[in-house]
Amino acid sequence: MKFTKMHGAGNDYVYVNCFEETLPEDIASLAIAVSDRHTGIGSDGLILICPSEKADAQMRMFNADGSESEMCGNGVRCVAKYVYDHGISNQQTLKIETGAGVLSLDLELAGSKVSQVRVNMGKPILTSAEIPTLLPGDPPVNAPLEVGAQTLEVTCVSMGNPHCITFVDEVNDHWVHGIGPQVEVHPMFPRRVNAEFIEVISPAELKMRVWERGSGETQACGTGACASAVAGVLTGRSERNVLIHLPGGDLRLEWADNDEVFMTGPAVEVYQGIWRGTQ
Ligand SMILES: N[C@H](CCC[C@H](N)C(=O)O)C(=O)O
Repeated sequence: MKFTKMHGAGNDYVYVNCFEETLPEDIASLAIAVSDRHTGIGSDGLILICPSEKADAQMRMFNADGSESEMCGNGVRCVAKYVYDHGISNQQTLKIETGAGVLSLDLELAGSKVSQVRVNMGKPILTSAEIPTLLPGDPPVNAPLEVGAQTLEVTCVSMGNPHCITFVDEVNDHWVHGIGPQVEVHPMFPRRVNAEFIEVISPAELKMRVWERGSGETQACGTGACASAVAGVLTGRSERNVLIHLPGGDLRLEWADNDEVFMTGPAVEVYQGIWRGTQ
């Protein structure tokens, strides 16, 4: 199976072009195997670039534990780069079908290749039943969440996939590795959740680390950055335009007046290879 390794702000996935490749039936097992950083290719998960009836391509995304997610912000930028750079479409505005609907993406080129992508990520989902969370509020804003002996104040937002945002004084390993895994599987989140920890540098600048559902800490999370930008506005901490610093790079976010969230960030192709499985 041919594959391409790509990343967006250090959030790295194995990409397979399903216009050409045929996959085994058990995609969850394939995602677990390729993602392993010792015995596999090494990635935060597996992303399939598939034909679509209503867009230039369809994205399907699997976490490193094999679970399928509805959406992936860094992934969809890389899918757009792949679609353009590999000649699936020659348009500089693309439509990609995701679990969060058909998204529109504007490509920025460096020479003949895509370097940055601006994505219309659509409107955030702010009703607790749809996020989904059992916490009260549509959406829950500064809601108490008991984790061990601590009570966090969390704000929940879905960008197609669920996010739980906690603003903290200092983003450190205690939050990401100590609290993150407990938030991920907290009974208040029936489909589990991605946990973001945010330090406010200024109303226009946030620092973020994430514990992702199904993959653990990653260098960046595009949907998490969108959800955090929305949470910053909902809690009165930040402006509708913010720059978010993540361990793997920066993402620019705007929650526009028409309620749509726009994310701009890099997309990088690292290498191509052939996966031989367990041969
Ligand atoms: N890193 C991705 C999100 C993956 C989310 C996934 N862990 C989930 O289960 O929802 C992003 O850039 O948006």
